[in-house]
Amino acid sequence: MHDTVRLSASSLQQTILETLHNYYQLTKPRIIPLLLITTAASMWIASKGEVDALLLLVTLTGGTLAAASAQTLNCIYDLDIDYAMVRTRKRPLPSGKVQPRHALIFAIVLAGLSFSILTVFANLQAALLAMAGIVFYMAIYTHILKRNTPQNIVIGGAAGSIPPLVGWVAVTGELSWAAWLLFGLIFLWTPPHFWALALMIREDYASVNVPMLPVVAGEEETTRQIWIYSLLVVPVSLLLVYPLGVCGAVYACFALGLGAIFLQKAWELLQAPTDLGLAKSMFKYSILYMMALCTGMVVDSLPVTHAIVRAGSSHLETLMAAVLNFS
Ligand code: HEM
Ligand SMILES: CC(C)=CCC/C(C)=C/CC/C(C)=C/COP(=O)(O)OP(=O)(O)O
Repeated sequence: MHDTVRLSASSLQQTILETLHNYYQLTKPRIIPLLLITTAASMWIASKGEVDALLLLVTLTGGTLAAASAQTLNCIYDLDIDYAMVRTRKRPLPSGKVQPRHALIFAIVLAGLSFSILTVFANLQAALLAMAGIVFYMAIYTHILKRNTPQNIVIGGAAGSIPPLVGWVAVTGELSWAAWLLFGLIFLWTPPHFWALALMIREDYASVNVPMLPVVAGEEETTRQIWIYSLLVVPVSLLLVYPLGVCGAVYACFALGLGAIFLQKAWELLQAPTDLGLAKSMFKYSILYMMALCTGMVVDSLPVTHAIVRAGSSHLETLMAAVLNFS
């Protein structure tokens, strides 16, 4: 008797854990941390390094819920192609672990929670922007563009560029040039990020007639486009330093160093468009690049960094003066 009760309690526990895991997988959780990192970096710059911890927490929570809702809706809409592609067929919907009806309710609840949290604890503008992100990702990218044009991820990339706008508006209540520049930076970064991956999985997309650039235009044209967007990403990343002046010398070092490697990887890929090892390296580096660049923004904005830079430059001035006097 006791054994039967223990057995059914443990199988109930297992079912609950499996269900939670399935719903978690619906949200494509591996992508969300980088979306949050861009939001956090934007908040740090907007608050000049003195971000309110509670505001940061609620904005990242609201952002997580909005992104999770968007990804769940995308999983519902793309069920047919996710079922046909090797990479995606084990997702919770195509594998039958979650019913589309339940996924829809889940997505609506997530969006509702996101909107409420952002409205109550941040502001209405931030909540509306997060909802605009969901609508753009679903209506413009997933519905209109994804299956119809190789420019799908260029225009659709705007959805993934919204999180820093949410962060900025949560802090300041308005959108400045710097916020739009962060938007533009992620917008321009998305094609090299995604097309490098698409070079590796183009057979999958071809098999379901999704016209990703490598499927439609081939490897050479794709690597040429990756190179062009990479050439834009690096100078745009530096506009935060000049003329906008919202980031300083420490960030400039991050942007130059990381940007040089970004360009090197894109150049190597341009020289060998069919080398999937190089494509993989470019894709992985694109993620590391954005993480490290955002880290650079945060470090640069901290008051302690400003103090160190000021102390360093005044020592340098003293040293220079001493050298000049001596000579
Ligand atoms: C339209 C724009 C974008 C498209 C189409 C796209 C597409 C993809 C795809 C298909 C994957 C592989 C995921 C998988 O196999 O499940 C991926 C991975 C990833 N994406 Fe993007 N992406 C876009 C924008 C972004 C943005 C804006 C970010 C964050 C700022 C981002 C962050 C990531 C990360 C971190 C991964 C790696 C996940 C892992 O570790 O497997 N992506 N992306
Ligand atoms: C503010 C807010 C809520 C923004 C939402 C932004 C968002 C969810 C961006 C994600 C972009 C992304 C990873 C697309 C994956 O493409 P795909 O779905 O075509 O990939 P797949 O081939 O793996 O299904």
